[in-house]
Amino acid sequence: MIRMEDVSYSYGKKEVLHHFNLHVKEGEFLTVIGCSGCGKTTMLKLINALLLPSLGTVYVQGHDITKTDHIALRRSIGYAIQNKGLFPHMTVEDNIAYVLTISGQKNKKQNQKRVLELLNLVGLEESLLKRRPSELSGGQQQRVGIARALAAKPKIMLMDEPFGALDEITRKMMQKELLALHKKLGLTVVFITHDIREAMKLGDRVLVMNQGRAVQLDRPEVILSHPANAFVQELISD
Ligand SMILES: Nc1ncnc2c1ncn2[C@@H]1O[C@H](COP(=O)(O)OP(=O)(O)OP(=O)(O)O)[C@@H](O)[C@H]1O
Repeated sequence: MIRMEDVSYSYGKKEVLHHFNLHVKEGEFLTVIGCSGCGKTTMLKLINALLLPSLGTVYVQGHDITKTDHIALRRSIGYAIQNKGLFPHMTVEDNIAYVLTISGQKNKKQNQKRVLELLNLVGLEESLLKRRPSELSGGQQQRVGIARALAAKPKIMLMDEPFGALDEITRKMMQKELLALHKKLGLTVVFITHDIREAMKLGDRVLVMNQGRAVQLDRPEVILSHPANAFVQELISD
């Protein structure tokens, strides 16, 4: 579903990803963890062509992203980020319907129906439709963000610390719901987190990054039993 081959990326002269390789299978849930500034978000943005590699190639569903239509590519990939992304001046309904409209679905009645389906999917009540993001709790905002990311029926979901700002109880609930959605919709998910417990709990595989390189990529139980080096050992010791 996603393949990065020998990818490097630089902001100006500063190289933040070094000869990076990654292969995410269809339907896989990959969690990504590493120190702040190690290149996680950069890696994610290279998948939906918000950034293009300085070196190497990124393939999404077998296609080199430099040779695909970037707008169409981004619409086919859900992107959910922490605390950002919702249009503050739009209602919940309009925030979600917006994605449907720009995806070419202009029938208002059908869109209203689809918005309701999506709200239902992420466990939100219909009564929230006319509220603006500032009138929602953090958890509800995050749910709207996920509903919006799912609106165009993507096969891939990129999630950048989506639950980072949530309290422990809401976070646990959202984790459970995301796992259920992943299963139900057969999504391929790449999920960045700062929380090693979250990474281990959600990931079919966990990618540990350090300073722009992949340090270890394996199933959670292997990371726990065979940490690749002292960095991973330190990360999992608690
Ligand atoms: N637009 C930019 N211009 C210049 N440098 C940038 C830019 N965006 C990110 N960087 C730098 O690139 C490095 C990697 O950033 P990135 O956001 O990918 O890290 P991250 O692992 O996602 O960090 P965090 O966990 O703190 O979100 C950091 O040193 C950051 O300062």
